[in-house]
Amino acid sequence: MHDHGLLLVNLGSPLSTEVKDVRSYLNQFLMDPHVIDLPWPVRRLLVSLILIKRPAESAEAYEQIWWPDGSPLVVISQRLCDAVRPLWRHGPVELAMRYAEPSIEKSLLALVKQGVSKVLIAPLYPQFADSTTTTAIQEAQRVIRKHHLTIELNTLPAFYAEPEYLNALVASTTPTLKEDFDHLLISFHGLPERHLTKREPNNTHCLKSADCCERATGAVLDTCYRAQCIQSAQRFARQAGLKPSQWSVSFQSRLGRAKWIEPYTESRLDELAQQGVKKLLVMSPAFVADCIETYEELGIRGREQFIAAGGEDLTLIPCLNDNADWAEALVRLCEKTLKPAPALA
Ligand SMILES: C=CC1=C(C)c2cc3[nH]c(cc4nc(cc5[nH]c(cc1n2)c(C)c5CCC(=O)O)C(CCC(=O)O)=C4C)c(C)c3C=C
Ligand SMILES: [Fe+2]
Ligand SMILES: [Fe+2]
Repeated sequence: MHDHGLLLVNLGSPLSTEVKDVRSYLNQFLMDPHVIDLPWPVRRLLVSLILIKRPAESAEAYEQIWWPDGSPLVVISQRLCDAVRPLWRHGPVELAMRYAEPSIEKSLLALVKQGVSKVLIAPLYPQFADSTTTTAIQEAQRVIRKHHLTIELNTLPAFYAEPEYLNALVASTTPTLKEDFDHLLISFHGLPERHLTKREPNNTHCLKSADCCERATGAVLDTCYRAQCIQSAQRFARQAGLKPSQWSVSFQSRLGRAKWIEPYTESRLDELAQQGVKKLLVMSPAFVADCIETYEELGIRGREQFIAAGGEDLTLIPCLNDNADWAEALVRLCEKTLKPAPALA
Protein backbone atom coordinates (compact mmCIF):
# COMPACT_ATOMS: atom_id res chain seq x y z
CA MET A 1 0.00 0.00 0.00
CA HIS A 2 1.25 3.47 -0.89
CA ASP A 3 -1.39 5.44 0.98
CA HIS A 4 0.38 6.50 4.19
CA GLY A 5 1.43 10.13 3.78
CA LEU A 6 4.07 11.80 5.93
CA LEU A 7 3.66 15.43 6.99
CA LEU A 8 6.83 17.00 8.40
CA VAL A 9 5.98 20.09 10.47
CA ASN A 10 8.31 22.80 11.70
CA LEU A 11 7.61 26.16 13.31
CA GLY A 12 7.73 28.61 10.40
CA SER A 13 9.26 31.98 9.64
CA PRO A 14 8.13 35.35 8.30
CA LEU A 15 7.60 35.47 4.52
CA SER A 16 10.35 38.09 4.21
CA THR A 17 12.49 40.33 6.41
CA GLU A 18 10.13 43.27 5.86
CA VAL A 19 8.78 44.59 9.16
CA LYS A 20 5.16 44.11 8.02
CA ASP A 21 5.77 40.41 7.28
CA VAL A 22 7.61 39.91 10.58
CA ARG A 23 4.73 41.63 12.43
CA SER A 24 2.12 39.43 10.76
CA TYR A 25 4.14 36.26 11.57
CA LEU A 26 4.72 37.28 15.18
CA ASN A 27 1.05 38.14 15.57
CA GLN A 28 -0.05 34.71 14.29
CA PHE A 29 2.58 32.94 16.41
CA LEU A 30 2.10 34.81 19.68
CA MET A 31 -1.72 34.89 19.47
CA ASP A 32 -1.67 31.09 19.50
CA PRO A 33 -3.14 30.19 22.92
CA HIS A 34 -0.58 27.39 23.22
CA VAL A 35 2.25 29.92 22.99
CA ILE A 36 0.93 32.77 25.13
CA ASP A 37 -1.43 30.80 27.30
CA LEU A 38 -3.45 33.67 28.76
CA PRO A 39 -7.16 34.51 28.31
CA TRP A 40 -7.83 36.15 24.90
CA PRO A 41 -8.22 39.80 26.08
CA VAL A 42 -4.99 39.64 28.15
CA ARG A 43 -3.15 37.82 25.35
CA ARG A 44 -4.36 40.39 22.76
CA LEU A 45 -3.21 43.27 24.96
CA LEU A 46 0.18 41.70 25.70
CA VAL A 47 0.84 40.74 22.08
CA SER A 48 -0.16 44.23 20.90
CA LEU A 49 2.38 45.66 23.34
CA ILE A 50 5.07 43.22 22.10
CA LEU A 51 4.22 44.17 18.51
CA ILE A 52 5.15 47.81 19.10
CA LYS A 53 8.93 47.23 19.05
CA ARG A 54 9.60 43.55 18.41
CA PRO A 55 8.82 43.35 14.65
CA ALA A 56 11.50 45.94 13.77
CA GLU A 57 14.05 44.32 16.12
CA SER A 58 13.33 40.82 14.83
CA ALA A 59 13.32 42.04 11.20
CA GLU A 60 16.85 43.36 11.73
CA ALA A 61 17.90 40.03 13.22
CA TYR A 62 16.31 38.06 10.35
CA GLU A 63 18.05 40.39 7.90
CA GLN A 64 21.43 39.25 9.24
CA ILE A 65 20.77 35.54 8.77
CA TRP A 66 18.42 35.46 5.74
CA TRP A 67 19.52 33.36 2.75
CA PRO A 68 19.04 34.27 -0.94
CA ASP A 69 16.31 31.58 -1.17
CA GLY A 70 14.57 32.51 2.09
CA SER A 71 14.52 31.83 5.82
CA PRO A 72 17.17 29.24 6.82
CA LEU A 73 14.60 27.34 8.91
CA VAL A 74 12.23 26.93 5.96
CA VAL A 75 14.94 26.28 3.34
CA ILE A 76 16.65 23.64 5.52
CA SER A 77 13.33 21.98 6.41
CA GLN A 78 12.48 21.81 2.68
CA ARG A 79 15.86 20.20 1.97
CA LEU A 80 15.22 17.67 4.75
CA CYS A 81 11.81 16.92 3.24
CA ASP A 82 13.45 16.39 -0.17
CA ALA A 83 15.95 13.99 1.44
CA VAL A 84 13.21 12.07 3.26
CA ARG A 85 10.88 11.72 0.23
CA PRO A 86 12.80 8.95 -1.60
CA LEU A 87 13.33 7.07 1.70
CA TRP A 88 9.64 6.97 2.72
CA ARG A 89 8.26 3.89 0.95
CA HIS A 90 4.71 4.24 2.28
CA GLY A 91 3.34 7.25 0.38
CA PRO A 92 3.85 10.93 -0.41
CA VAL A 93 5.79 13.35 1.86
CA GLU A 94 5.03 17.05 2.36
CA LEU A 95 6.44 19.83 4.53
CA ALA A 96 4.32 22.28 6.50
CA MET A 97 4.97 25.18 8.83
CA ARG A 98 2.76 25.83 11.86
CA TYR A 99 2.90 29.58 11.15
CA ALA A 100 3.11 31.33 7.78
CA GLU A 101 3.92 29.17 4.73
CA PRO A 102 3.58 26.41 3.57
CA SER A 103 0.60 26.09 5.91
CA ILE A 104 -0.54 22.82 7.49
CA GLU A 105 -3.84 23.28 5.63
CA LYS A 106 -2.19 23.52 2.20
CA SER A 107 0.22 20.62 2.76
CA LEU A 108 -2.33 18.29 4.35
CA LEU A 109 -4.73 18.91 1.43
CA ALA A 110 -1.85 18.23 -0.97
CA LEU A 111 -1.34 14.82 0.68
CA VAL A 112 -5.05 14.03 0.49
CA LYS A 113 -5.08 14.97 -3.20
CA GLN A 114 -2.39 12.33 -3.72
CA GLY A 115 -4.81 9.68 -2.46
CA VAL A 116 -3.64 8.93 1.07
CA SER A 117 -5.99 7.38 3.65
CA LYS A 118 -3.56 7.82 6.57
CA VAL A 119 -1.20 10.62 7.52
CA LEU A 120 1.64 10.50 10.01
CA ILE A 121 2.30 14.00 11.30
CA ALA A 122 5.90 14.44 12.43
CA PRO A 123 6.41 17.61 14.49
CA LEU A 124 10.14 18.26 14.08
CA TYR A 125 10.75 18.87 17.80
CA PRO A 126 12.74 16.28 19.76
CA GLN A 127 11.28 17.48 23.09
CA PHE A 128 7.55 17.87 23.73
CA ALA A 129 5.93 21.25 24.41
CA ASP A 130 2.35 22.40 23.97
CA SER A 131 3.70 25.53 22.24
CA THR A 132 5.22 23.44 19.45
CA THR A 133 3.83 19.90 19.25
CA THR A 134 0.26 20.20 20.60
CA THR A 135 -0.47 23.26 18.51
CA ALA A 136 0.74 21.56 15.29
CA ILE A 137 -1.41 18.48 15.93
CA GLN A 138 -4.48 20.54 16.83
CA GLU A 139 -4.08 22.61 13.68
CA ALA A 140 -4.00 19.41 11.58
CA GLN A 141 -7.14 18.18 13.40
CA ARG A 142 -8.85 21.52 12.71
CA VAL A 143 -8.08 21.20 9.00
CA ILE A 144 -9.42 17.63 8.95
CA ARG A 145 -12.70 18.80 10.57
CA LYS A 146 -13.00 21.89 8.36
CA HIS A 147 -12.64 19.92 5.11
CA HIS A 148 -14.45 16.78 6.37
CA LEU A 149 -11.39 14.69 5.48
CA THR A 150 -11.74 10.97 6.07
CA ILE A 151 -8.09 10.29 6.86
CA GLU A 152 -6.56 8.60 9.91
CA LEU A 153 -4.06 10.91 11.62
CA ASN A 154 -1.18 9.45 13.63
CA THR A 155 1.56 11.36 15.41
CA LEU A 156 5.28 10.89 15.81
CA PRO A 157 5.92 11.15 19.57
CA ALA A 158 8.74 13.23 21.06
CA PHE A 159 12.03 11.51 20.25
CA TYR A 160 14.34 13.17 22.81
CA ALA A 161 15.74 9.84 24.04
CA GLU A 162 15.44 7.74 20.89
CA PRO A 163 18.71 6.17 19.68
CA GLU A 164 18.01 7.22 16.07
CA TYR A 165 18.00 10.92 17.04
CA LEU A 166 20.90 10.64 19.49
CA ASN A 167 23.08 8.62 17.08
CA ALA A 168 22.55 11.21 14.34
CA LEU A 169 23.37 14.00 16.82
CA VAL A 170 26.57 12.30 17.99
CA ALA A 171 27.64 11.55 14.39
CA SER A 172 27.07 15.15 13.30
CA THR A 173 28.93 16.70 16.27
CA THR A 174 31.88 14.26 16.54
CA PRO A 175 34.16 16.14 14.08
CA THR A 176 33.80 19.36 16.12
CA LEU A 177 34.12 17.58 19.48
CA LYS A 178 37.42 16.07 18.32
CA GLU A 179 38.92 19.57 18.10
CA ASP A 180 40.32 21.48 21.04
CA PHE A 181 37.67 23.11 23.28
CA ASP A 182 37.21 24.05 26.93
CA HIS A 183 33.47 23.54 27.37
CA LEU A 184 30.32 22.54 25.48
CA LEU A 185 27.16 24.52 26.26
CA ILE A 186 24.02 22.61 25.29
CA SER A 187 21.49 25.41 24.87
CA PHE A 188 17.82 24.46 24.46
CA HIS A 189 14.97 26.81 23.57
CA GLY A 190 13.40 28.01 26.82
CA LEU A 191 9.79 28.00 28.02
CA PRO A 192 7.88 29.99 30.62
CA GLU A 193 7.97 27.95 33.87
CA ARG A 194 4.18 27.76 34.06
CA HIS A 195 4.17 25.72 30.81
CA LEU A 196 5.86 22.93 32.82
CA THR A 197 3.74 23.06 35.94
CA LYS A 198 0.35 23.27 34.19
CA ARG A 199 1.13 20.02 32.31
CA GLU A 200 2.23 17.98 35.29
CA PRO A 201 -0.37 15.40 36.42
CA ASN A 202 -0.22 16.06 40.22
CA ASN A 203 1.79 19.28 40.41
CA THR A 204 4.14 17.71 42.94
CA HIS A 205 7.36 17.43 40.95
CA CYS A 206 8.16 20.15 38.40
CA LEU A 207 10.26 22.99 39.84
CA LYS A 208 9.87 21.62 43.36
CA SER A 209 13.59 20.97 43.81
CA ALA A 210 16.84 21.98 42.11
CA ASP A 211 17.33 18.56 40.52
CA CYS A 212 13.69 17.51 39.88
CA CYS A 213 14.28 17.23 36.12
CA GLU A 214 17.34 15.02 36.61
CA ARG A 215 15.15 12.61 38.62
CA ALA A 216 11.98 12.76 36.51
CA THR A 217 10.46 9.47 35.39
CA GLY A 218 7.15 8.16 33.98
CA ALA A 219 4.31 10.64 33.56
CA VAL A 220 6.46 13.61 34.66
CA LEU A 221 9.11 12.84 32.08
CA ASP A 222 6.39 12.40 29.44
CA THR A 223 5.15 15.96 29.93
CA CYS A 224 8.10 17.96 31.29
CA TYR A 225 9.94 19.74 28.47
CA ARG A 226 12.84 20.65 30.77
CA ALA A 227 13.29 17.06 31.98
CA GLN A 228 13.25 15.84 28.36
CA CYS A 229 15.92 18.41 27.42
CA ILE A 230 18.12 17.25 30.29
CA GLN A 231 17.63 13.60 29.30
CA SER A 232 18.65 14.41 25.71
CA ALA A 233 21.76 16.24 26.95
CA GLN A 234 22.78 13.52 29.43
CA ARG A 235 22.35 10.72 26.91
CA PHE A 236 24.10 12.70 24.18
CA ALA A 237 27.07 13.55 26.44
CA ARG A 238 27.42 9.95 27.64
CA GLN A 239 27.32 8.63 24.08
CA ALA A 240 29.76 11.29 22.85
CA GLY A 241 32.19 10.30 25.63
CA LEU A 242 32.15 13.69 27.38
CA LYS A 243 33.13 14.04 31.05
CA PRO A 244 30.53 15.80 33.30
CA SER A 245 32.88 18.80 33.71
CA GLN A 246 33.09 19.29 29.94
CA TRP A 247 29.45 20.24 29.33
CA SER A 248 26.42 21.98 30.81
CA VAL A 249 22.81 22.79 29.87
CA SER A 250 21.10 26.16 29.50
CA PHE A 251 17.87 27.61 28.08
CA GLN A 252 17.67 30.49 25.61
CA SER A 253 15.22 32.88 23.88
CA ARG A 254 13.35 34.22 26.89
CA LEU A 255 10.53 36.60 25.89
CA GLY A 256 8.73 38.98 28.26
CA ARG A 257 8.97 39.32 32.02
CA ALA A 258 7.62 35.95 33.19
CA LYS A 259 10.08 33.52 34.73
CA TRP A 260 11.36 31.05 32.15
CA ILE A 261 13.15 27.79 32.86
CA GLU A 262 16.73 28.17 34.05
CA PRO A 263 19.67 28.44 33.81
CA TYR A 264 19.45 31.12 31.13
CA THR A 265 21.95 30.85 28.26
CA GLU A 266 22.74 34.58 28.55
CA SER A 267 23.85 34.13 32.19
CA ARG A 268 25.83 30.98 31.44
CA LEU A 269 27.81 32.75 28.67
CA ASP A 270 29.05 35.32 31.20
CA GLU A 271 29.65 32.73 33.95
CA LEU A 272 31.65 30.42 31.68
CA ALA A 273 33.85 33.29 30.45
CA GLN A 274 34.40 34.41 34.08
CA GLN A 275 35.35 30.84 35.02
CA GLY A 276 38.17 30.98 32.45
CA VAL A 277 36.56 29.14 29.54
CA LYS A 278 38.23 30.46 26.40
CA LYS A 279 37.08 28.12 23.62
CA LEU A 280 33.37 27.49 23.92
CA LEU A 281 31.32 25.15 21.76
CA VAL A 282 27.56 25.70 21.64
CA MET A 283 24.94 23.32 20.28
CA SER A 284 21.16 23.62 20.31
CA PRO A 285 19.51 20.21 20.07
CA ALA A 286 15.93 21.45 20.60
CA PHE A 287 16.12 22.58 16.97
CA VAL A 288 16.64 20.09 14.19
CA ALA A 289 17.17 22.95 11.71
CA ASP A 290 19.29 26.03 12.14
CA CYS A 291 17.21 29.18 12.47
CA ILE A 292 17.24 32.71 13.83
CA GLU A 293 17.64 31.35 17.37
CA THR A 294 20.88 29.54 16.51
CA TYR A 295 22.46 31.76 13.84
CA GLU A 296 21.58 35.15 15.31
CA GLU A 297 20.92 34.65 19.03
CA LEU A 298 23.80 32.23 19.64
CA GLY A 299 26.13 32.64 16.67
CA ILE A 300 26.09 36.45 16.51
CA ARG A 301 24.81 37.95 19.78
CA GLY A 302 25.92 35.07 22.01
CA ARG A 303 29.39 35.11 20.49
CA GLU A 304 29.75 38.89 21.00
CA GLN A 305 28.59 38.57 24.60
CA PHE A 306 30.96 35.68 25.38
CA ILE A 307 33.96 37.52 23.89
CA ALA A 308 33.07 40.76 25.70
CA ALA A 309 32.98 38.77 28.97
CA GLY A 310 36.53 37.47 28.42
CA GLY A 311 36.07 34.40 26.21
CA GLU A 312 38.18 33.94 23.06
CA ASP A 313 35.94 32.07 20.67
CA LEU A 314 32.45 30.62 20.44
CA THR A 315 31.88 27.93 17.82
CA LEU A 316 28.28 27.17 16.94
CA ILE A 317 27.77 23.50 16.07
CA PRO A 318 25.26 23.16 13.21
CA CYS A 319 21.90 21.49 13.86
CA LEU A 320 21.07 18.15 12.20
CA ASN A 321 19.65 20.08 9.22
CA ASP A 322 19.46 17.90 6.08
CA ASN A 323 22.30 15.46 6.96
CA ALA A 324 21.77 12.15 5.17
CA ASP A 325 22.17 10.29 8.52
CA TRP A 326 19.43 12.40 10.07
CA ALA A 327 17.02 11.96 7.11
CA GLU A 328 17.44 8.18 7.46
CA ALA A 329 17.06 8.34 11.24
CA LEU A 330 13.87 10.39 10.91
CA VAL A 331 12.38 7.86 8.51
CA ARG A 332 13.25 5.02 10.92
CA LEU A 333 11.64 6.95 13.80
CA CYS A 334 8.49 7.50 11.74
CA GLU A 335 8.37 3.87 10.62
CA LYS A 336 8.51 2.73 14.26
CA THR A 337 5.16 4.42 14.82
CA LEU A 338 3.38 2.72 11.90
CA LYS A 339 0.94 0.07 13.02
CA PRO A 340 1.77 -3.37 11.61
CA ALA A 341 -0.67 -4.50 8.91
CA PRO A 342 -3.15 -7.12 10.20
CA ALA A 343 -1.94 -10.68 9.57
CA LEU A 344 -3.59 -12.46 6.62
CA ALA A 345 -5.89 -15.34 7.63
C1 LIG B 1 12.32 24.19 19.94
C2 LIG B 1 11.12 24.42 20.27
C3 LIG B 1 10.52 25.73 20.54
C4 LIG B 1 9.80 26.05 21.67
C5 LIG B 1 9.50 25.16 22.85
C6 LIG B 1 9.38 27.42 21.51
C7 LIG B 1 8.63 28.12 22.45
C8 LIG B 1 8.40 29.49 22.40
N1 LIG B 1 8.92 30.42 21.50
C9 LIG B 1 8.47 31.68 21.81
C10 LIG B 1 8.78 32.87 21.14
C11 LIG B 1 9.52 32.98 19.94
N2 LIG B 1 10.20 31.96 19.31
C12 LIG B 1 10.71 32.42 18.13
C13 LIG B 1 11.41 31.70 17.18
C14 LIG B 1 11.55 30.31 17.17
N3 LIG B 1 11.12 29.42 18.13
C15 LIG B 1 11.42 28.14 17.74
C16 LIG B 1 11.18 26.96 18.45
C17 LIG B 1 10.53 26.89 19.68
N4 LIG B 1 9.83 27.87 20.31
C18 LIG B 1 12.07 28.23 16.46
C19 LIG B 1 12.52 27.05 15.64
C20 LIG B 1 12.16 29.57 16.11
C21 LIG B 1 12.85 30.14 14.88
C22 LIG B 1 11.95 30.66 13.81
C23 LIG B 1 12.72 31.16 12.61
O1 LIG B 1 12.09 31.82 11.76
O2 LIG B 1 13.92 30.96 12.44
C24 LIG B 1 10.35 33.82 17.96
C25 LIG B 1 10.59 34.67 16.71
C26 LIG B 1 11.91 35.25 16.57
C27 LIG B 1 12.12 36.37 17.51
O3 LIG B 1 11.47 37.40 17.38
O4 LIG B 1 12.93 36.16 18.43
C28 LIG B 1 9.63 34.17 19.11
C29 LIG B 1 9.01 35.52 19.41
C30 LIG B 1 7.62 31.56 22.94
C31 LIG B 1 6.89 32.73 23.58
C32 LIG B 1 7.58 30.21 23.31
C33 LIG B 1 6.84 29.51 24.39
C34 LIG B 1 5.91 29.97 25.11
FE1 LIG C 1 10.33 29.98 20.01
FE1 LIG D 1 9.95 19.38 35.44
